[in-house]
Amino acid sequence: MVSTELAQERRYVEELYARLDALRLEARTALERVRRDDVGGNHQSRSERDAYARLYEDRIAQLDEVDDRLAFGRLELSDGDDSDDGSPFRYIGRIGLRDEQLKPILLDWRVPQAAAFYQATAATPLGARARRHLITEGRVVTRIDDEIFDSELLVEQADSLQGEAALLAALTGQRTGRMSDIVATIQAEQDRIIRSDLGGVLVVQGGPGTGKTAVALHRAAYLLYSHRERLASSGVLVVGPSRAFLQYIEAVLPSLGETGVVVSSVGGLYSGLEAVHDDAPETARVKGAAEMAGLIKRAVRSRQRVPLEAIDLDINGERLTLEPGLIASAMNRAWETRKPHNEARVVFVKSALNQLSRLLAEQLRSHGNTVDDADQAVLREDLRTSHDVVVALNTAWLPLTPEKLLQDLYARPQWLASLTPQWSNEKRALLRRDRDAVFTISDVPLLDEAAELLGEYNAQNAALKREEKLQKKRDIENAENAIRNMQVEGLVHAEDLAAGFAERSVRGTTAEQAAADRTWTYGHIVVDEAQELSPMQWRVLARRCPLRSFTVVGDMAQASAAASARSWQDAVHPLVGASPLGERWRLEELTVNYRTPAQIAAVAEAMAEKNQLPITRATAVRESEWPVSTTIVELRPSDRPVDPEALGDAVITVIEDDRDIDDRGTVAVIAPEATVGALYPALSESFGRDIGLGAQGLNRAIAVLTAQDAKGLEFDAVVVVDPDGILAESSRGASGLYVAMTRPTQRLHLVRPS
Ligand SMILES: Nc1ncnc2c1ncn2[C@@H]1O[C@H](COP(=O)(O)OP(=O)(O)OP(=O)(O)O)[C@@H](O)[C@H]1O
Repeated sequence: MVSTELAQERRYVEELYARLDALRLEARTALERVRRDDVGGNHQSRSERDAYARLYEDRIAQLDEVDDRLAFGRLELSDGDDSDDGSPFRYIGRIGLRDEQLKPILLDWRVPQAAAFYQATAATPLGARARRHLITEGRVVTRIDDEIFDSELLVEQADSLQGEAALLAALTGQRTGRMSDIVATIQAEQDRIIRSDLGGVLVVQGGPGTGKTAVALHRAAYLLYSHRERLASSGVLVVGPSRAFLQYIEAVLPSLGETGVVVSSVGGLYSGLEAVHDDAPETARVKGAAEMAGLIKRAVRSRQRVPLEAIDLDINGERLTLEPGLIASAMNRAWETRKPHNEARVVFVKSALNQLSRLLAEQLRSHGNTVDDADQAVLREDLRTSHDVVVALNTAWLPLTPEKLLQDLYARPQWLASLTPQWSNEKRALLRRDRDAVFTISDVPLLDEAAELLGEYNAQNAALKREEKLQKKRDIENAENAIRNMQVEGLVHAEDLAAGFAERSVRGTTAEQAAADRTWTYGHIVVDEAQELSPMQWRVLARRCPLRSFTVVGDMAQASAAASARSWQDAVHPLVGASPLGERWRLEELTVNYRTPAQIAAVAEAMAEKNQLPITRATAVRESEWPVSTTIVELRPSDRPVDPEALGDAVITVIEDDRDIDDRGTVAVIAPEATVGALYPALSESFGRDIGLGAQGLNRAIAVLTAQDAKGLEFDAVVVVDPDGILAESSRGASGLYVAMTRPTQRLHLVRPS
């Protein structure tokens, strides 16, 4: 028997879905009409039609994405706080909906009026009398869960979790290998961070499983919604540690109705390259240090060289002497422009050729020839194409690509030595590599730094880019015309139109343009697992957001990268300089662990403390019914150092036992780097297509990973293989093992060689 209240909510939610379906149908019909309409052949009308079509496509995609859990809450307002229409109820959902009379029937979770749904407590009810969570299956409300803000409950309720039943249902649910949004159960401490101001650098520190990733992504969606005018045209960049991680989070923003965000791994921050492997820690530490910026600068500068002696040139049989002073003065002219190397080189060459042609003319005159203006132009051309002149000017100022600069730096020890007189030979040797070695994750910021100092290699490219920018401006004007002609009231939000629509012209969305352009500057950047970033990586991000509007989330205790900082003050230095906390950057903490059951968190924390890892303790919201299991594998002397195959059988048994408990959940096998490669074939013999290595494993029931790969991810069960091996291989103490042990949502198994 369904209670009257539940029946009422069912009816209300049915109406919301009916409205959603109607809007979807309207958008589909409008899209078909636009596609059918013959708009003629000129550029402007095509651009307009494409812009319309794209707008409707986006709208349809957005309406499709929000189908699941369209509405999840209701606020009952106190007397005197009624909504404009006199009703005491406000329904909260993934998007805002209005009925045919344009009366709001569902509030987008991001509007200010919805904040009370997340933040109200009995102590500070924020104008609400009660909060109701609507728990749905498909489109049907199956349960309602009420919290009454009654003054008598004040003491007990002030600190309690909101919507506890809904929250626990979300937390104990099986994991799929993809993160889902938490919009229905955002907690008050998380909501305050999500809705924090756009400006400045916001650092969010929290232990494992405290929802940092979830909060960062919801904040991106919130900021895009609330600051659409500013962010729609400049875009938001989300940076994560690895491809596997990006795959893990990829569904969250679309499910929140945001598709225009650029998502990149740290290895993908230099356009045209997706570095997936990193150097050994000692090399990564050298490459990541801030002093590399000075080295790259010196390397570029050393490619601008005044010759020590005069050079004899042969210009079509005429001998001419090129004095070092001429080169020096042309260089000064080029430096005065303050342009990057390749762009300033154009000025250098022009100035050198001008001076040389004057010299040549004088010399010819002194030999009794007449040289008029027309002859002067011919002389200039002769000089420009003369082999000797080309060699002399290139030797003085060579055009360079970032790739070539870095390859030379690594492959020419003498040149490196001349640029690093203070370095030891051992330190220099860490950078030594062949020219054809692939670039690593640590090379990415160096390439970007070099690109910044070198500028466009090819003058034509620079002109092309300028033309593209002009074309974009024209496209925006066209799209604005389309906006003026549009009659789609009620179908599309005015904010979407005003800011988002203009950019979605034939040249691609803001996100597509931003991702393809190294010099693009974003309106906001979200950095996840930010504790891992090196000073050089921070410099790349600082260049991408000159306004310094950042959300930086991470956990210092989980830092494992050799070049990463030891404190947030040091980490954000490249963004805010020496500004003290509270001036240009602020710090928030998350204190509740939503992922790991208490007994697993306790074991992980005890291990961290035993190994002097400074951790931020968080309160786990739940227990699980399974204690941490430990399997000891007796090794024969011949199996040492640990032979992965000797561990294989034990790991297989542990996985099989775990699958007996839950054969549909996700399992991660986390092992030392040296073990993973050998362990995987043994496991895949037993589990076949159910098992995958690295990022591929996220699509399978069982993933085999290193602690590094597992950063930021979570699984129903985790098997940590050879914990001491993981401990030993990390350059930052116990952080890798701490990451591994804090990935499970239900069960942790340790397999230890004896
Ligand atoms: N308010 C919430 N409601 C429901 N689930 C939540 C909530 N907050 C966090 N979670 C869930 O808790 C888990 C951990 O969250 P998340 O991955 O964001 O933590 P994290 O702090 O980034 O962890 P780590 O530092 O280990 O990467 C996720 O499954 C997330 O969906």
